[in-house]
Amino acid sequence: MADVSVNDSAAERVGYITRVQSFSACHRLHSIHLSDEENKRVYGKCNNPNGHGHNYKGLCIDRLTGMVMNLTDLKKYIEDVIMTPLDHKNLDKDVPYFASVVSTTENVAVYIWDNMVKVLPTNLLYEIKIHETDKNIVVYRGE
Ligand SMILES: Nc1nc2c(c(=O)[nH]1)N=C([C@H](O)[C@H](O)COP(=O)(O)OP(=O)(O)OP(=O)(O)O)CN2
Ligand SMILES: [Zn+2]
Repeated sequence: MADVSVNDSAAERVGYITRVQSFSACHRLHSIHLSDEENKRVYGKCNNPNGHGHNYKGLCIDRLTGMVMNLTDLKKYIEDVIMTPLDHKNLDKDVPYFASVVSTTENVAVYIWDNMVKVLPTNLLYEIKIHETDKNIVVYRGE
């Protein structure tokens, strides 16, 4: 019988799985810690009082260390963490977290990271990547 060395063991390998999830939301870049003039200067057109919308594309990337994460389970977690609270919402008005935190894509990534780590098995989440537009892409790795 062939000897299976430790290096051939699946437990020694590290891979990554990605699940892509699109969601639509509107927002306005506006900090409650700045004056109206400062907000206008810092955020420019994105400070428009009536806001603007995006079709965000979120990528949830999990680190696999020999343990199989069922993508169907990941889909359910993403539904709970991204789709239910964020999809077709006004981020600033519908999501309590963004009442005091400016809804930049960086902060949306932090929000998703913080809530995904609560539901995923320990140390599995590697990266949250969000395409706000085709050109604006944010990566957050929990640091
Ligand atoms: N650091 C950040 N800067 C900006 C953010 C952000 O989340 N983090 N967000 C915005 C706006 O929300 C805005 O909608 C993006 O605007 P813009 O760059 O103009 O979008 P496009 O990619 O569509 O731009 P074009 O180059 O005109 O195609 C701004 N800054
Ligand atoms: Zn925007």
